[in-house]
Amino acid sequence: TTTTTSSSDELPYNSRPCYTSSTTTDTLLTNYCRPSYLIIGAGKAGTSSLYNYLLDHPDVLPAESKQTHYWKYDHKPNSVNSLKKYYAHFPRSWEFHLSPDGTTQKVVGESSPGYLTDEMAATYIKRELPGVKIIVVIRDPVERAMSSYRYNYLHMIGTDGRGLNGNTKKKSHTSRRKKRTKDNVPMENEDERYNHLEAIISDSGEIISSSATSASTHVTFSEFVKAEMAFLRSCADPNTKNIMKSCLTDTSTLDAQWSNITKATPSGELKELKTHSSYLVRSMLGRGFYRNQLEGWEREHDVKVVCVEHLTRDEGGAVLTDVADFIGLADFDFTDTLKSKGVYNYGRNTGYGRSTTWDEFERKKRAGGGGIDENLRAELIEFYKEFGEWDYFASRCGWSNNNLE
Ligand SMILES: Nc1ncnc2c1ncn2[C@@H]1O[C@H](COP(=O)(O)OS(=O)(=O)O)[C@@H](OP(=O)(O)O)[C@H]1O
Repeated sequence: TTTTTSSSDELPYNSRPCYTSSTTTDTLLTNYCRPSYLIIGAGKAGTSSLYNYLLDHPDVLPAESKQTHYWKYDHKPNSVNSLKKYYAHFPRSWEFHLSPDGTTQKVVGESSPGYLTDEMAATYIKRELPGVKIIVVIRDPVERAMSSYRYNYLHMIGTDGRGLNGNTKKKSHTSRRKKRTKDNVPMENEDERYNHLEAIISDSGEIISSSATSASTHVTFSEFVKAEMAFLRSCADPNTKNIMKSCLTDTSTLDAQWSNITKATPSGELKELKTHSSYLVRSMLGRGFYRNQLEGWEREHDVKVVCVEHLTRDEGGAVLTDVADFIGLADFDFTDTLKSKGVYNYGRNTGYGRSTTWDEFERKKRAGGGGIDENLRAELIEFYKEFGEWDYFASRCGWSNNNLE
């Protein structure tokens, strides 16, 4: 393994984000440029909005796409070749308008929500991108869990009333789409779906027997979170309430199960679900343990936490100015950005680059539908309180103790 950045190269890279022939001995990397900030999560907390809002700053360049996932899935070798593939997601040096001495005001960043849950990513990033600014968007964890349920589960199995046609996922879903009937109930692949459910709720036999036994039902939000609460409680030290980190987002059990399932279905489609969906659904509550997940990152990095609830069209400008300042950008007024750009990746208008106007967003929120049952919400808040996760951010972010709708 190799480290291509020397300590004199420390970020902020808004001065020297790019490798030039005089700043790297690895000629392979010449003209490739490093990100100055990473939005590392939380998934379904508003990362697409923040990423897109920041692009309005005149010194922020867009990456090839919002998320690369590099430090989560591909970080291990850190060979120059591998890093080059990562940097290939970003513009080359000429787009940064370097001055003759290699300095520039421009920056680029990316937003991969999976990094937050992966402590090893914090270490790898520290080694290769020392001084990179880490930004975390958090959201009322109960709302976040519901959003994840809709997106990573209902949407994936096609029972969210919209099917897969409306999403922006790439070709790999085409074959799944073909297998659906008009009303989006999977037919030929019922077995596949059973396995999918079993894999997701592996520690919760009661779910399988109580609801998922009928081919026409799906696991409800309530069933998912109740199973996960039981699982996480079983992982906690009864006295200190410390939860083993691995329990929050562990995928090892799943990995073992999925390898069997993939063997049983040579089509290979399930492999994709394994990476993109099942572990996310399995940790719907776990990923809301922000304080717990932040520990490792704050030990190694400069971290800024943003509450999505503060990113409103009226007051979000100040939040964005603060984030820009944290990255090291010049002053910029984001008031118009927020008004004109709306909300990205809104549930029924999914897509990292697709936005919903504020009027529509607020109208749909008022209309409700698919919201969380009041008693269940209260139970989940109590659960987060039990582990010291609710009170840590609730008042700062303005999370309501009551039902939001
Ligand atoms: N400014 C603002 N205020 C309130 N809520 C907001 C905001 N921006 C994004 N959102 C909601 O965040 C959800 C999408 O989050 P992400 O873009 O991080 O999702 S992803 O993990 O990248 O798929 C998605 O939640 P759901 O609509 O509940 O699914 C968005 O509606």
